[in-house]
Order: sequence, then structure tokens, then C-alpha cells
Amino acid sequence: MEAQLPEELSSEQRAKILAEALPYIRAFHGKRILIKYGGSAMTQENLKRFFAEDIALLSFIGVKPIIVHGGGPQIGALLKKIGKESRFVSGLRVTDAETMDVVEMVLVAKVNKDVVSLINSFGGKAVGISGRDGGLIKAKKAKRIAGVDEDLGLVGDVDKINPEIISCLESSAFIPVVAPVGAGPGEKPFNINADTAAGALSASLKTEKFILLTDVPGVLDSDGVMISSLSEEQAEDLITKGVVSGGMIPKIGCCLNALRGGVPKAHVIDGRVPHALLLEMLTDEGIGTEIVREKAPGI
Ligand SMILES: Nc1ncnc2c1ncn2[C@@H]1O[C@H](COP(=O)(O)OP(=O)(O)O)[C@@H](O)[C@H]1O
Ligand SMILES: CC(=O)N[C@@H](CCC(=O)OP(=O)(O)O)C(=O)O
Repeated sequence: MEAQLPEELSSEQRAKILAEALPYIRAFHGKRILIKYGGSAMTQENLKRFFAEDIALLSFIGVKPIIVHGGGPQIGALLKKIGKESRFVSGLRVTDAETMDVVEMVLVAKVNKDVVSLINSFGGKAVGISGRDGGLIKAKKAKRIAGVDEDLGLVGDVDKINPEIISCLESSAFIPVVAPVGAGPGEKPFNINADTAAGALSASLKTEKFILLTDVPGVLDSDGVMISSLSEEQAEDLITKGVVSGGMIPKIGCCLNALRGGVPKAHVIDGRVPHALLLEMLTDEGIGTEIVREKAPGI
């Protein structure tokens, strides 16, 4: 079922919500926000439009959004169509040359352009690039996965980021939309997990926030209740104690990488909620879980 907007609000309620946004608009004006776009927000028609509207709106009020998108399910669907099965190791798709062609076709030629077009249909100035453009993401072959030596073929880790292309686009108020394909040795395309690429880019660009859109309300405790705020240490503790497991482990890992790189706050938010981004950025309550950087002693 498509996500619906709630009942009509009174004019007083509308005015209150708009006025509540002012301090946030002021605080985030001119600031970079890195958003990892994925899950239902990228597949459900209604939610796709809400997301694109949010990005256009944020850009119009002077925020500098940078989007890194996923597309794992879309890659899987095309591979299935051509009769090719994927094998995953710790959530990473083992990528041979033929799979890499499909990954690039789906992420760069299809998903990326669809995201760009939808944002632009709301008046935004989105531009689609991949990590191979302008030398944005240099990749090295991923070798050790979860502490074990593995050969995943053309799967890359982020080696180096050259943010020049992002700064160039931002200086003309373009919104960069990045497909997570990096340039490996000899400029060969490498398949990089989108969460990993997003966290690394957020750290390198020192964004004000790193926001991960996913399909759960946020980080849940052992009783399944959402935790609204975590320190880095508490987040690590949840992994150690096994409260955070499966696909949430690498997500928290990417958040922690962004925080260690100097990003003040990372957020795991529910992309199934209409206008999740605006709710997180421009309202007092926010949504989802924030993970807050611990300041180094003496700072
Ligand atoms: N403590 C936790 N809080 C929230 N989600 C968790 C937790 N532990 C494990 N998970 C799992 O992590 C999943 C999110 O990771 P993943 O499926 O890889 O997301 P996505 O498809 O958005 O990339 C959730 O659907 C949930 O099943
Ligand atoms: C190495 C690796 O696994 N790359 C991912 C890239 C896309 C991705 O990460 O998309 P989601 O965010 O939708 O999962 C893949 O091939 O599926």
C-alpha cells in the first residue's frame, strides 16, 4: 500500500509547524548534508516523490544536500532477468566483470538518472555522477571482509576521495546525486556498497549531518523500542552485545566512520515515513535515531 499523508491540519497547526522550522533553516543554511537514499523511499512511487520534493525544498532554503543512492534490489532484478544469480558475502555482492556491467548499467544509467529527473521535476537542479566522474571516488579492491580474507572480484573499498567535483557543482547550486561506483586501479569500475560510499563521502566532505534512510523506525533496543539518541560508545556497545545485528551492523559502522571523520551527527531514519527528511531536519522532535560524536578531551 502507498504511504498516505495524514488528515488536514488546522491553520494554527500549519503555522506552528512552519514557524518551528526557522531555527533549523537558519542553522543548516549553507551547510552540507549527506543523505544515503535507499529502501522503500527509493521504490514506492509516493515516497519517491516526497523524497524528491524534500531535496528540492532543502536546496531552495539554502541547504546543500548531497545524495548517495543504493539500488541493490534493482541490480538483483536485472541480474535475475538475464539468468545470473548473485552471491553475497557479509552483505556484499560478489562482482565478476559481467555483474559489474549490470551494476553500472542499473546504478548509473537507470537509478541515478531517475532520481535526478524526479528532483528536477520539482524545480531542483540535480546532477547525476558516479564515483568515477572527476576522480570523486578512487577504489581499491576489498580484501578483508569482517576480518576474513575474501576475493569478491570487483568489489571496492573507498581508497581516496577527491571532492573537487562536488564543490564545483555546489558552487553553481547544483545538487550532486552520486552512484556508488568507484574508479579502481587503471580506472576500472569497482562496485562499492552504497552505505560505505556514503559514510566515506560524508566524512571527507565534513558534512553537517549524515542521514541514512532505511526501512526500520531507527536503531531498536533489545525490547524492539526505538532509541532516539546514542553516543558513539553506546552504539558500539549495542553491536558488541548483539542488540544490533545483520544489515544494521555495517550501517552503524558507516555512521561511526562519518563521526570519526568529523561529522557531528549521524541519523538512521525511517524512509517509509512521508517527508522523513523534512521531519528530521526541520522539526523539534526529528525522527529516528541520532548518533552523536563524542568530543575529544579538551575540546
Ligand atoms: N537493533 C536493530 N535496530 C534496527 N534494525 C536492526 C537491528 N538489528 C538488526 N536490524 C536489522 O537491520 C536491518 C536494516 O539493514 P538492511 O536490511 O541492510 O537495510 P537496507 O535494506 O535499508 O539497506 C533491519 O531491517 C533489521 O532487520
Ligand atoms: C558491493 C555491493 O554489494 N554493492 C551494492 C551496491 C548497491 C547498494 O549498496 O545498494 P543498496 O544500498 O540498495 O543495498 C550491490 O551490488 O548491491
